[in-house]
Amino acid sequence: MTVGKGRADEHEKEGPQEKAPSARPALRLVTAAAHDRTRLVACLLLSALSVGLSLVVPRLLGAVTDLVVAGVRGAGGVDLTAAGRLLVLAAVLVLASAAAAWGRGRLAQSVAQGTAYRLREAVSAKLSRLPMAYLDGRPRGDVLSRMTNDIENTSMTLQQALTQITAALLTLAGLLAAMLWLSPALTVVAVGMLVSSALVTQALARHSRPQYARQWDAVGEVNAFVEEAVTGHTELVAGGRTDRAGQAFAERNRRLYRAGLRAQFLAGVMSPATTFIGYLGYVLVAVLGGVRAASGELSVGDVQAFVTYTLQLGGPASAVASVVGVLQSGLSSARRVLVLLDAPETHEPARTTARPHDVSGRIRFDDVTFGYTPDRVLFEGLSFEAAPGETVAIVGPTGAGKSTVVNLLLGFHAPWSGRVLLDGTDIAELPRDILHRRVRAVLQDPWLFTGTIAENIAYGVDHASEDDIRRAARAARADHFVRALPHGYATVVGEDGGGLSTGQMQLIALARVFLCDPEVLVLDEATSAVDARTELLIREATARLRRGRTSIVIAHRLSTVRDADTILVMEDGRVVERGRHAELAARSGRYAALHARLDGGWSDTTT
Ligand SMILES: Nc1ncnc2c1ncn2[C@@H]1O[C@H](COP(=O)(O)OP(=O)(O)OP(=O)(O)O)[C@@H](O)[C@H]1O
Repeated sequence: MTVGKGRADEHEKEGPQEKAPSARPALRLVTAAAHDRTRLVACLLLSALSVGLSLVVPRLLGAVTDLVVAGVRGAGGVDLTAAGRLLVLAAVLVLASAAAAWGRGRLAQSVAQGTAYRLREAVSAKLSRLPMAYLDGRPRGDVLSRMTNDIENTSMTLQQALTQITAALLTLAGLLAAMLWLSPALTVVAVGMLVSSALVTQALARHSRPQYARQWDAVGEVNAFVEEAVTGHTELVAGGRTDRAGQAFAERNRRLYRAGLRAQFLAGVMSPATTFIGYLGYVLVAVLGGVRAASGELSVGDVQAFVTYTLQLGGPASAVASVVGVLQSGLSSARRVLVLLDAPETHEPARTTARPHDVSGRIRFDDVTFGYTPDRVLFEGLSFEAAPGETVAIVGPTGAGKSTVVNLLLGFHAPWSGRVLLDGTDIAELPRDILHRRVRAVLQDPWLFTGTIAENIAYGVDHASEDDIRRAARAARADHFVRALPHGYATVVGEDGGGLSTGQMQLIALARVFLCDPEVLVLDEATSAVDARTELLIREATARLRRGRTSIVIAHRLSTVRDADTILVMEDGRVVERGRHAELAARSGRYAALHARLDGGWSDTTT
C-alpha cells in the first residue's frame, strides 16, 4: 500500500486531457529566452555581422580577378599593390567573420542554457504547487521526462535556432540579395536549380519513408522474435521446437534484408541525384555568366563572385531543411513543458493566513465525502476523531480506503464535502508547509534523497544541529547502525538507500520524525519483510514515537492494534466497526473475522 500512489493506467486509457499551452510554444520560448535580452540581441547582431562579412569576400576576390584581367588586357600590367591589399582585406574579413561566428555560438549557448535553467526552476516550483490529482493522472516518468529530456531538447533547439537557423536564413537572404544585385537573370537560373534539387529530394524522401517504416517494423519483428527465443530457450529445446523457430527466424530475417535493401537503395540515390543537379546548375551559371562577361554585361570578377554565391547557396538551404525536423521536435518538447507549467494549481491563497488555535494535535474527519474520480464515491459522510495523544489504528481489506484517509489527512487530496480538521482548523486553510510540519508521515516505502544520512534525517527541519540529529537517530534506534557505517552520518545514500536495507531506511525515516517532533504522526506500517532484529528496533522506535503524540496508523502489526485507543475497521470506504481490540475481538464481527483471517499475517501475532 502506498500513499498518494498514482492510478496512471486507468487514466491512460482515456489519455490525460492536455490543454494546449496558453500561447504558441515558439513565442513563449522566445519570451523566455528574451530574459537575456542583451545577449540575445548581441547574438543576432554577431550572426548578421558574420554572415555579412562572409558575403563580401567573394566580391573582393572578384575584384582581384578584375584587376588581373584589366592588367593582362592593358599595357600597365597587373596592379599588384591593389590586388595584394584586396587579398589582405579578404583574409581579415574571413577571420573577422569566423570570430563573429564563434562569439555568436558562445552567446547562443549561454542564452539556451540560461533559458533551460529558468525553465527547470519554473517546473520545479510548479511541481510543489500542483495538486496530487494532477500527478495521479499521469505516469511519474512522464512528468520527470518533461523536467529533464524535454527541457534539454528545448534548450538544444533554441541553441540551434540561434546559431544554425538564423545564420542559414541570413546567409540565404544575403546571398539572394547579392546575386540579384549582380544579375537577376542568372539568379533565376540558380534558384531554379536549387528548387528542382529540393523537389527531387522530397519526391525520393516520400518514397523512401514507407520503406524505412517497413524496415523498422521488420527490425521490431526480428527483435521480438530473438527476445522470445532467448528467454524461452529452455522450453524451445525441451519441446524440440528449435527447427520451427529457426525457420520462423529465417523468414523474418529475409523480410528485414529485403526492406533494408529497398530503403537503402532510395537513400543511396538521393545524394548523387542532388549533387548532379547542383553541378548542372553550376555549369549553367558558369556558361551563361561567361557569355555575359564576353558581351561585357558583367565583369569576369562579377561572374566569379556569382559562381561562388551559387555554390554557397546549397549550404544554408539544406541546413534549414535538415534543421526543420529538429525544430519540430524541440517545439513539441517546449509544448510539453509549457503544458505542465500552465496546469491549474492547488488553490493556495486561502491557506496563507490560518493558524490552528491550539496545538494539541486533535484530528477530526467531519462528514467527509470523497472520490478520486467524479463517477465513483469512495467515502460518504466519513467521520471519526483522534483525541490528542491517541492512537487510531485503521485496518481493513485491500481497497477499503485506508491510504485514502491518509491522503486526505496530508492534504494530498481535498474532500468533495465535509472537512478534515487539525485542532479545529480545516487543513484546507493551513499553509502546506505548516501542515506537513505538524503532521508527519512515515510511509511504507521510506523516501530518501541523494545526500548524507545526516541531511536525510534533517530533511524538513531548519537549522538542526549535529547533536539534534544524533539524538533523533538514537531515539529511532538508528544511531547504532549508522555509526557502524564507514562514513557514519556522512555516508551518502541515494533514492534506493545506497546499500541500506529497507528496515534501515525505515529507521532513518523514523529518526526524521523524531527530529521534527510533530503533533501528529501518520504511519503506514510496512509489510515488507525485515530481519527480526531490525523489526524489533522498528517496533520499539514506533512505539516511542507514538507516545504522547496523536497517531493515525494503517496497522499491520498486532501489537499496534492491541495498543490502539481506537481501531477503525474499514470496508469499501466505510467504517464498519470501531472500538478497542478486546471489545472488537470479542464481538465476532468484521474485526474478529479479519483478525482470524490475518492470524499469522499480522506480522507479530505471536507476541
Ligand atoms: N489515485 C487514485 N486514483 C483513483 N483511484 C484510486 C487512487 N488511489 C486509490 N484509488 C482507489 O480507491 C480505493 C481505495 O484505495 P486505498 O488505496 O485507499 O485502499 P487501501 O485500503 O489503502 O488498500 P491497500 O491496502 O490495497 O493499499 C481503491 O478502490 C483504489 O483502487
